[in-house]
Amino acid sequence: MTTELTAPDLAELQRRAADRAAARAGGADKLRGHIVCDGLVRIFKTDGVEVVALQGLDLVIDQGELVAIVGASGSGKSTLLNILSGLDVPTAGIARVADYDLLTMSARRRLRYRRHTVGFVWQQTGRNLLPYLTALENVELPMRLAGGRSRTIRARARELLDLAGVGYAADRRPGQLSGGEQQRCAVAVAVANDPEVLFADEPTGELDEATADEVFRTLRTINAELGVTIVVVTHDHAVAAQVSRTIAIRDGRTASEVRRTARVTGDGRTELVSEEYAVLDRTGRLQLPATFVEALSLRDRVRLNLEPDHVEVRPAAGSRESGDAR
Ligand SMILES: Nc1ncnc2c1ncn2[C@@H]1O[C@H](COP(=O)(O)OP(=O)(O)OP(=O)(O)O)[C@@H](O)[C@H]1O
Repeated sequence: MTTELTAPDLAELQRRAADRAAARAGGADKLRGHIVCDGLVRIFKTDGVEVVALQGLDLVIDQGELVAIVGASGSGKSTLLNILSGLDVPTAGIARVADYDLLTMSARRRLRYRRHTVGFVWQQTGRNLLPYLTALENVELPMRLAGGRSRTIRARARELLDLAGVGYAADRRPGQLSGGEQQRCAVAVAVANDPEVLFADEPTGELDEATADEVFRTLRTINAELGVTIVVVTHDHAVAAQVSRTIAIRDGRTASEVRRTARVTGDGRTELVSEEYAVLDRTGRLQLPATFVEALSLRDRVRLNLEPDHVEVRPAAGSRESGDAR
């Protein structure tokens, strides 16, 4: 699918994000694997019943990426986010963010990780901002708590509100801001102490489409200007139009992803190209998109044929007369 590019120029923002991230990481060769999950398993036990919320999830997100993780209710998004943000500990597998091993880190390191390495934006705006402080004071607060110098703090808070596109609302309290403005302030608050990774949990869940677009514009700008890795978790597949990579999870596993890149056409125009991939795990397992399964009524078992440059997946004999999923 291709769409002609309109401002803001995503290609330029992507390039700037990669440059900033490389500068933060100490060279482009160090960009890989800022967030790594390998065979991640989380089993909950309640009243003797086991629920496998994550069943061997694999995920690699590079430094400076802006990625969305999408999935239906119950697919494991919150479980994954709780683990990545250091609130919960997985049952098995590998989960690493920056230099932190999320399975084995001590309570002290966990606190440090949550205070300094990651920032959060939650869906409920009330969880992000203190109602009796102005937008500017809200952004200043985490820096004050970290013991920064007053003058530097004020200047940085103003700069961050400007970057978030809400500099004009610096002296207003959250109650005097729209939902979208509150979320854009929340992004400024979340990056105040310069975290390496920003996690946003359904940051636009309570907003209409136009307002949600503005919040994503802020996320793209913050990603490009600060080089911070951003992971947005949402149930809304339309988010694919807002980020460069969308990872879909299903039944606690990475199922597919959509990559969106900018390319220059023969006549000099820039256009965006979206490509959909299924994700192969380490053992070669692959989830077919639900739409493919339904379209060919695939069930129980399928026939596979290895061709020189692709694999054919066909309904098993008898389950359907014709059909071919390539
Ligand atoms: N603390 C818990 N105890 C028992 N089961 C849990 C717990 N947390 C999550 N689960 C189960 O794990 C599975 C994944 O849940 P999770 O909340 O991660 O999904 P989700 O994709 O975030 O859904 P939603 O969008 O509705 O929040 C579900 O079957 C859920 O019932």
